[in-house]
Amino acid sequence: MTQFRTRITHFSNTIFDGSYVEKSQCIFTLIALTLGCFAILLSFTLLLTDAASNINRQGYVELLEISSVCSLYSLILTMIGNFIKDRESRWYAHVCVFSYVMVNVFILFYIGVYSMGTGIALAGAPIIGLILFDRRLIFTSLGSGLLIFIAFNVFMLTNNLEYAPIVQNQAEPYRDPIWLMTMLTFVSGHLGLLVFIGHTSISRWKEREAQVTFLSTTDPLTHLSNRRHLMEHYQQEYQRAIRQQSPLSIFLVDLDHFKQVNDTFGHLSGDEALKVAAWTLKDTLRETDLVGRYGGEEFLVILPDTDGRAAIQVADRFRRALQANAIELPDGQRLTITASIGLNTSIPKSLTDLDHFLASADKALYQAKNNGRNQVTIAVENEQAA
Ligand SMILES: Nc1nc2c(ncn2[C@@H]2O[C@H](COP(=O)(O)OP(=O)(O)OP(=O)(O)O)[C@@H](O)[C@H]2O)c(=O)[nH]1
Repeated sequence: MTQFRTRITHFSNTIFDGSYVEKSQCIFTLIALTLGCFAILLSFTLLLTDAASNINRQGYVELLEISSVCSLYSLILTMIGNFIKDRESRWYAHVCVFSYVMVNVFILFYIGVYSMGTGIALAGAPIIGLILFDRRLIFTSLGSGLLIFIAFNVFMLTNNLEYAPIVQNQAEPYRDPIWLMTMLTFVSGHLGLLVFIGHTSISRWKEREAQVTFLSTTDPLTHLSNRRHLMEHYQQEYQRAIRQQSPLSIFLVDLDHFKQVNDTFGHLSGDEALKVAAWTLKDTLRETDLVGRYGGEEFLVILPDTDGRAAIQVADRFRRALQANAIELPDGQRLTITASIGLNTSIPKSLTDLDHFLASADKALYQAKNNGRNQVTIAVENEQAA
């Protein structure tokens, strides 16, 4: 099972990220297999149905020959791909895509162009092509395929070609279960590929979207929210607190003497210290609180539905935890870092105070630094509230 999954992953990686030659080879290996199986089914159909049934045996023999030749041709085309040095060769991709169109048009003509099979192939092939190849390449092949399709129509209308030569009653081929089986078997390969490509494209698209969201909202060093995401969240929480008239607390954390940490232990150790501070903050907070990197060695914590008293407890719990967790450096030395914290709390009234609320927390932080660092200071205007 694991091996099967690995093969599927390898196949999907090649079909999506491989070179033009590799992508074409993948598709043509599938076509060779599908047509091979289709030819086997046709042989059984010929063996097991009697001459009296509604199928045209001569038409079936021709279809069997065409499918076998096309299967062999697909296999040869796949093998030729191995000898092509330019892996992004456009002419090889052109030959493959055009061959794909031709193979389909021919077989569908034998089965009956006005069938569900044609619908699936016509709708599916361009979608698969546009996902995997270049637009120009697909539009040229699609154009030539449609021209051939129209040519077949003209020949049929002028009675130069027989419509759906594999059935006796061409006006109502769908009344024949063997015809239906033949069409469904031919279509199943296209349908399978269409579902596979669709499913993989959507999964990849979702994965990329999640990645982009992660990268645009996360600080790469600490994996906390970055400043942009943090400020968005701050504004949302501020608005919510105004609406619900609930308390909102924030605190700004600045690591003490961080320049000295960098100068003494090196920048990598400084980075390590930043990560430890980030994890300690995360550990201290609730699920609903948000912490992010506000600047170089500064963090902002947003505590919704939290009054000053509770916020001081959280801030001080973090301050003590940080001081207690000495960081083990790669050379065995132990580094203790401390932080100064400026806190503000309020039941906000108006969005116009948003910046002022944060600026007051910043002032309180400045005060904490001036008072000797490694402490929590509350913004003057809210000392009573806390
Ligand atoms: N290693 C590392 N250092 C950083 C990063 N971002 C900012 N810094 C450093 O943090 C230091 C901040 O120094 P200062 O603003 O002078 O403050 P301080 O030395 O912490 O002193 P006080 O804040 O007054 O306690 C600078 O040396 C920056 O280079 C980072 O991502 N990694």
